Amino acid sequence: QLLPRLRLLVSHFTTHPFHSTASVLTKASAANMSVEYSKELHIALLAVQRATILTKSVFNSHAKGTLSKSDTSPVTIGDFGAQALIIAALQHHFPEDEIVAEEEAKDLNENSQLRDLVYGLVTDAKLDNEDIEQELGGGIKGPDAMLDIIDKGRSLGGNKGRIWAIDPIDGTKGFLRGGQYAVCLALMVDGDVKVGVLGCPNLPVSDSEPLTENTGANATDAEGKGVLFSAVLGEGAASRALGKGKLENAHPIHMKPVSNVSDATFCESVESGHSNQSDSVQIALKLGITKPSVRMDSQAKYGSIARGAGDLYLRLPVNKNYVEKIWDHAAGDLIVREAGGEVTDTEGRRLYFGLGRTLKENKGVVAAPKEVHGKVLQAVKEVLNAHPL
Ligand SMILES: Nc1ncnc2c1ncn2[C@@H]1O[C@H](COP(=O)(O)O)[C@@H](O)[C@H]1OP(=O)(O)O
Ligand SMILES: [Mg+2]
Ligand SMILES: [Mg+2]
Ligand SMILES: [Mg+2]
Repeated sequence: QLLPRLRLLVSHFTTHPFHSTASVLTKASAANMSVEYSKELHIALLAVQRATILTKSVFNSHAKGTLSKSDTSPVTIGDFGAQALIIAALQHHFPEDEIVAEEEAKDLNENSQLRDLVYGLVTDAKLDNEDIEQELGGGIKGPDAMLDIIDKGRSLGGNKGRIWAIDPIDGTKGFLRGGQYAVCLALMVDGDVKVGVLGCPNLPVSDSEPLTENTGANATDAEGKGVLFSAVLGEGAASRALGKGKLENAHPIHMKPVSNVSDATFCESVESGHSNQSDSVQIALKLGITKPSVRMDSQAKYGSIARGAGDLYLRLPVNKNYVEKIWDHAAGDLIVREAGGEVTDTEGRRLYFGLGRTLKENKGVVAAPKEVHGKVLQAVKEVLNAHPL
């Protein structure tokens, strides 16, 4: 009983594990207990927090420097800048680790104006505590160094060793629309997710605020908003206000117990091209759910159900060719599981992150409190099997 409690205390209830928890750490080492991944968690939280300073500045500006990638999905100067800042912090502390990140520097290589715009954002995005800024290694030396850093995220992934997965802006379409988005970072070791952090600048700080459709102008990037979710495998999940310097105090989060699945609130994508919204209506009908779905962009959905603001997250394939990317799910999957939830694909398999940059063996996502997951999955299978893609 004591070990998990102590670990939780060390990982989640400290603003600075290297200083303020010295006495707890001493007790842990005196009892020969390991405090695994506390440094990784601490750096990941700060790196995500710093990246959101950049993404918020882009969110609030009219010119978001949007390009269309080869798969026609959008990327903005915010995505490039946030990726550069996160990788720089990781390289400072964990230079041997591999990194799988969504974006690549190619478009900036070919466009020096855009490159300089991104570099300007990167140099402006500083935590408001100089010591902590220095702890992340300070700034990036120049625009060319920044391009190299962005391309450090090209690892092929796999099930060997330490690999970080980064989605610098998840839900770019939501980000452009003024909706929800998330800055996502996870550490995998031998294919297993050990640490997950989600920065959600447009979600309310309070875990008890009801979930609302947050797709439009109401998701303003106002002061006093924003939450950081985190989890370490075996140590629970937590949330804290998203700040600008020293980490705020965290508290544990849990899925809301659902005794009757018909009372559940489910979340799904805003974009009908990302998740099948007519299948979700059929599934809700089978489960007796009468509340309309809450549509929300990004991994903010995983964070929202992990803290009990919603209950279920369904991601239902729209075509048979799309393969999900590891950076779109690694952090959220761990946070929901550590909050007492179960996450599988639509066929009931756990999401497996050790196969490369994609979740090749998985189709869609079904995330629910443990006690109702089986029932939800059954309804999902019945609806999807009725009309194979
Ligand atoms: N056909 C698709 N099916 C599922 N997800 C998709 C599809 N196309 C893009 N995505 C991804 O969905 C994620 C956003 O999901 P959500 O709708 O939950 O906000 C993005 O990371 C986006 O990837 P990309 O980064 O390539 O745009
Ligand atoms: Mg994404
Ligand atoms: Mg992205
Ligand atoms: Mg994208």
